[in-house]
Amino acid sequence: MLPLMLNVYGKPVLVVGGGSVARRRVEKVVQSGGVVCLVAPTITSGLHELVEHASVKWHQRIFQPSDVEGMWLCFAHTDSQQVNQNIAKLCSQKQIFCLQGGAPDQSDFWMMAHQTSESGITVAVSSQKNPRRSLNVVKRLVELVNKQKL
Ligand SMILES: C[C@@]1(CC(=O)O)C2=NC(=C\c3[nH]c(c(CCC(=O)O)c3CC(=O)O)Cc3[nH]c(c(CC(=O)O)c3CCC(=O)O)/C=C3\N/C(=C\2)[C@@H](CCC(=O)O)[C@]3(C)CC(=O)O)/[C@H]1CCC(=O)O
Ligand SMILES: NC(=O)c1ccc[n+]([C@@H]2O[C@H](COP(=O)([O-])OP(=O)(O)OC[C@H]3O[C@@H](n4cnc5c(N)ncnc54)[C@H](O)[C@@H]3O)[C@@H](O)[C@H]2O)c1
Repeated sequence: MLPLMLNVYGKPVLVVGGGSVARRRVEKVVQSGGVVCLVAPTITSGLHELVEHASVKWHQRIFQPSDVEGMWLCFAHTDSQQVNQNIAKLCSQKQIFCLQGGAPDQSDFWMMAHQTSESGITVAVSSQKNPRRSLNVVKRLVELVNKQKL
């Protein structure tokens, strides 16, 4: 895996699925300035709040293949592995990077645990499929950076 900082500012990002995993990712994409196209028949209350944000547009229906048209990045996060796999396949044909929920090894990228310190240092960690451990390491490092005013 190659760690990168992606500039999603102003770019169209497709998120399919409206559960807790999708909510976490939509929040992070919005914070990074991405423009989210959210496709799901139902969404969590947390996502309803994010939809109020100008840069998230919710299409209340199931995924259709044309949804990938013009997208720059994609998160396939429905609760159906078959649907997620189909989305990833369509993205691959269009050369759109896709994170296939439930299948990290088949995905083009993963999310890293990350936080930004008071002084603007972003700490991002991956521990190869142990996200809780990654987040703990991030929190401790950011605490250290803040305390030592690095
Ligand atoms: C860091 C973070 C970033 C983010 O999500 O933005 C992240 N997962 C987070 C949270 C989280 N993940 C899970 C729960 C438990 C919910 C529960 O069950 O209680 C929670 C919530 C929690 O721990 O609180 C379960 C889980 N995660 C993966 C699978 C396997 C799979 O998907 O097959 C399953 C089991 C699914 C299942 O079996 O159901 C896979 C991945 N998760 C990753 C990233 C990638 C590896 C990053 C690395 O190498 O460290 C990777 C490989 C791919 C990916 O990017 O998805 C974020 C940290 C918190 C934050 O920042 O808020
Ligand atoms: N990487 C991680 O951190 C992590 C953690 C848990 C689960 N997962 C994976 O992420 C995926 C989603 O998990 P969740 O807990 O958020 O799911 P969830 O069950 O809470 O939500 C599923 C969502 O998918 C929507 N959906 C179902 N079929 C659809 C379709 N055809 N088109 C559009 N939307 C559709 C539903 O309306 C619902 O909003 C699963 O594949 C799961 O394996 C990943």
